[in-house]
Amino acid sequence: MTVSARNQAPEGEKIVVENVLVTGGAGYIGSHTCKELASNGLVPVSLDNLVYGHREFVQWGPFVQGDIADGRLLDALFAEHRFAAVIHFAAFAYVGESVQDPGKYYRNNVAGTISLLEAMRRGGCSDIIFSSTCATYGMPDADLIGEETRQEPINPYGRGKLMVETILRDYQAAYGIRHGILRYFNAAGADPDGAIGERHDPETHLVPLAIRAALGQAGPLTIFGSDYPTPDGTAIRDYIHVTDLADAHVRALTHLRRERASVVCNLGTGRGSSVQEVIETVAAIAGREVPVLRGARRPGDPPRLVSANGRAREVLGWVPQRSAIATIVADAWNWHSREG
Ligand SMILES: NC(=O)c1ccc[n+]([C@@H]2O[C@H](COP(=O)([O-])OP(=O)(O)OC[C@H]3O[C@@H](n4cnc5c(N)ncnc54)[C@H](O)[C@@H]3O)[C@@H](O)[C@H]2O)c1
Ligand SMILES: O=c1ccn([C@@H]2O[C@H](COP(=O)(O)OP(=O)(O)O[C@H]3O[C@H](CO)[C@@H](O)[C@H](O)[C@H]3O)[C@@H](O)[C@H]2O)c(=O)[nH]1
Repeated sequence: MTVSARNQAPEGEKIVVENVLVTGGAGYIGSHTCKELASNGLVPVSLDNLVYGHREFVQWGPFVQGDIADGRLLDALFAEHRFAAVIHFAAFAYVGESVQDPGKYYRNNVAGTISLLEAMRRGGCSDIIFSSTCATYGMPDADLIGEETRQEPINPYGRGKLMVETILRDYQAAYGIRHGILRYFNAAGADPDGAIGERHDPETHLVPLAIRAALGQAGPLTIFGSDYPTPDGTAIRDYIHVTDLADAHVRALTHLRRERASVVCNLGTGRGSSVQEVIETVAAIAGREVPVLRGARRPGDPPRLVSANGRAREVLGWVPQRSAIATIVADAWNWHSREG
């Protein structure tokens, strides 16, 4: 893939602008990735049914409202845009809901992905980047989770993501469709320019909930468990800035196209922050207290999930730039406090 083709081609050289289909491009991570694709000279075409997305987040490239299950729509899009590759974010991502209504999750996240892959076959597109998750590892006891750590998901959301990983391997073997499987740890933060940010409805993620509690836009934050075997008793996660995730997607696309080889990477920092540390960081940046309640552990939450990230560094040349917890919180704070 010719990254940065538009602005940096020498005079007289033919400029090739490549289109990339971004499913879920109106969502949180998808919209930030569209910005990064555009700044690398690529044209993201966002396909989103707006069940959870936001039309105003699509600011880079065309928007198409529709569903990945709609094969006819996909055929028309592949014919019109001749996509060089697909980045596939579209999915439901509420772990608790996936336990209550697994059919909804397997239909959208697994069957929907098969619909997309079949359209890629028909449309002659052979590169896909897939949003996987650390939830595929379940409750690992490793200090640092590597790509070879056993994947034993403990809920339908994680199991569906793992099924898609398996399907992608089978599609590569049978049909030559190459994949980049990116297992994100905890996405957080917002566009440093403040153009877009994190908006899930309902919101379940720690950083936005702590900020909204500090702003008085939501009730006190409930700390889910203070009796974990961790230094301060609260659970530890590996928070990764959404713009670092976006950068990794462009790098993974470049890798697929240049090396003609699939890749599987964890995307995390290798460092963990506890719930208590995140709350203290929010309070310091906001200059006000975060009101909290102490509650029970959330079922299914492991004490600690921290990624090894050597492979992403070596294979993609990826080095997180904005993922210090203070930078994540500062960018998220700027976005939320402006949103009002
Ligand atoms: N946020 C995280 O911490 C995190 C961590 C690991 C993995 N992930 C994965 O990353 C991806 C993006 O997550 P996000 O936080 O940006 O979520 P999000 O809900 O903000 O974005 C997902 C988008 O997909 C759209 N969508 C869902 N089903 C669709 C369908 N059938 N057809 C078309 N559009 C559809 C939604 O409207 C939404 O805009 C998801 O696949 C999620 O499972 C997220
Ligand atoms: O009100 C809250 C919300 C969260 N937490 C804790 O904060 C940490 C982070 O929680 P959250 O922001 O909800 O993220 P996770 O549950 O760690 O994220 C998982 O859930 C995502 C689904 O949205 C998956 O995609 C991710 O891969 C997976 O790490 C956990 O220890 C939670 O128990 C609280 O204490 N109080």
